[in-house]
Amino acid sequence: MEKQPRLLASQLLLKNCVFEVSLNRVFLTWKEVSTKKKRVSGSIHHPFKVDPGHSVRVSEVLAVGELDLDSGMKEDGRWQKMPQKPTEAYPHAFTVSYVERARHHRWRCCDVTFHCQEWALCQQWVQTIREQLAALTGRPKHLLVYINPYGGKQQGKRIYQQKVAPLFARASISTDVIVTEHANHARDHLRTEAELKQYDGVVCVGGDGMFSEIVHGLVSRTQTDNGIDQISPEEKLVACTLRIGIIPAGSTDCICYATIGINDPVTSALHIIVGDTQPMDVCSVHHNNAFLRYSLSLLGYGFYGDVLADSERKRWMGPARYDFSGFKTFMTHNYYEGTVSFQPATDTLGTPRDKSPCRAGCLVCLHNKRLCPEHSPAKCMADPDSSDSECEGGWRVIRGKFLAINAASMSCACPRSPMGLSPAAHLADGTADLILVRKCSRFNFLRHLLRHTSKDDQFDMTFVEVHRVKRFRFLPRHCQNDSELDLRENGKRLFSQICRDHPACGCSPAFSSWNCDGEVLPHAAIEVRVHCQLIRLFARGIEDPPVFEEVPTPCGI
Ligand SMILES: CCCCCCCCCCCCC/C=C/[C@@H](O)[C@H](COP(=O)(O)O)NC(=O)CCCCCCCCCCCCCCC
Ligand SMILES: Nc1ncnc2c1ncn2[C@@H]1O[C@H](COP(=O)(O)OP(=O)(O)O)[C@@H](O)[C@H]1O
Ligand SMILES: [Ca+2]
Repeated sequence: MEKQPRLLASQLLLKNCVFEVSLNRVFLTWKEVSTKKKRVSGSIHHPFKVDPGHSVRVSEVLAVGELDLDSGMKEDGRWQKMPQKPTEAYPHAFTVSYVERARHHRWRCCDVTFHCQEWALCQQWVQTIREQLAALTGRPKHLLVYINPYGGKQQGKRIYQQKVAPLFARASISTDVIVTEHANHARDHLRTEAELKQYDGVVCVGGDGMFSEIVHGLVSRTQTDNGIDQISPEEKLVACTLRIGIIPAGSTDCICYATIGINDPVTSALHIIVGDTQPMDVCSVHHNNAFLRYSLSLLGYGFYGDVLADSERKRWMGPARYDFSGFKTFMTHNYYEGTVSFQPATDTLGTPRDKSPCRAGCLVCLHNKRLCPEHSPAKCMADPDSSDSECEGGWRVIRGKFLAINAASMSCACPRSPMGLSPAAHLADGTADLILVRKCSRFNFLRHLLRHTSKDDQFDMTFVEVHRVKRFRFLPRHCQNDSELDLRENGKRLFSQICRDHPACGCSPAFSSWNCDGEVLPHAAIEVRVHCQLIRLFARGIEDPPVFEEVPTPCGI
């Protein structure tokens, strides 16, 4: 570690023991002074226990303030439980709030109170830490917050008021809060009304559907402000500058889970406060060259489309609706015929079968970003073993019968599937993983589904294939010859037809719809394109757990 010049170093009292406290541009460090004579009356000090010291990155200090020891009130007017009785020799104190890491990527806000002998020293500490915090670029000061009061278990308002607002206040972040009154309220407000210049970011309190609304509003607004036509599938879209923070209060919360590692409101709020940045890919979905929607997590036809369509009628069940409809859809066991064509991502680093997932500071995302937004014609890599795979003008074409066609532009890790739908997919590499689950028995499909809940490889099955793509198209069989409308009629016949050619399989052919981040798409024939790093979140990607606690020797001392 490079040595940093020391900005301050003092002996201060913490929990009745004397600590050597020091600050440089990178770390705030405190370590107990172990000589017996430095001990202050009343403290219990074990002579053989060596204090390894405590170190906090300045970039993870949330706030600092003086503490009025007579009243126990902090500068910001909040009351604090007195950390210790004021001693006569140390009558002044200041409190530092900082990020502490707990298990499973959870962050907590911790307070430490140091007592000083002189008021001037106390002031000097508070001022110097504040100057360091002010010098950090990227921390938001003013945020626009949208709360969906009906997401998930309908706890959005309570979660924000009780868990998030006090942290924002402590970090001196001011907010304008809008509690949405109807679906698309946030999207339309962002698209046309919100005065975005005054904000450093947008916060979404809700689930993946609410986040999708915010993205639609922000991406649309950015294109309009830059004179870009987002309707055209070939247009190069302009990346949004405002970052988005997600306070999870929905049913799946996969964006939050896959970008932070946990769906915990306090952890999310702390990532917002420290001003983290995580870019993310966005897929645009078109039908016949007309724009339909953006997708950030899952685009699923067949199984996940049917789960969603069924679950929409059971919103009253809350998050459990997905399990209920999941079971029902699994039992129905429908398959769908169609043609999938895609442009393989041949020039990028990484494959969907990699063992190393996308993590904070991902080098694959960094490398592949440099290749974007070039659109060099992709090489066609037809699979010689696959009779239903062929090349058409640089696109690979696969015709078949599928239980599910899923596209994930990131892992889609969520509490139901901690590794996700595509564990090796990258958040910001400009590609999506296209997963084709061919018609198979119920038992095999269950084996495939169950593997999502463990570390087992869900792609290592003969009826599953996965491709990393930059673009793909899907054309259901009923759209191939005639117009969709005519074939809806034909489909009525097909719909009731039982799968006679594979009696053992027990599935029946039918129509499905696309699940686009929890919204049902109105068309089955779609064209999808990945836009590399179109948006940025207040997140840093999932951090690797520390191998050992990093305790730097007090720098500069
Ligand atoms: C047997 C257990 C199998 C568990 C398989 C779990 C795989 C889960 C992968 C989930 C990827 C989720 C991607 C995120 C999608 C969200 O955009 C989107 C919207 O979220 P929001 O409501 O928060 O706004 N969420 C969804 O579309 C929900 C998809 C969840 C599907 C759950 C399916 C459960 C299946 C249960 C099958 C049970 C079979 C039992 C047989 C005895
Ligand atoms: N005030 C509101 N009333 C009804 N629906 C809303 C409101 N605000 C947002 N929505 C919609 O609710 C849907 C689900 O929201 P979300 O927060 O994702 O919860 P969940 O994860 O439970 O689906 C989103 O599609 C969003 O457009
Ligand atoms: Ca990606």
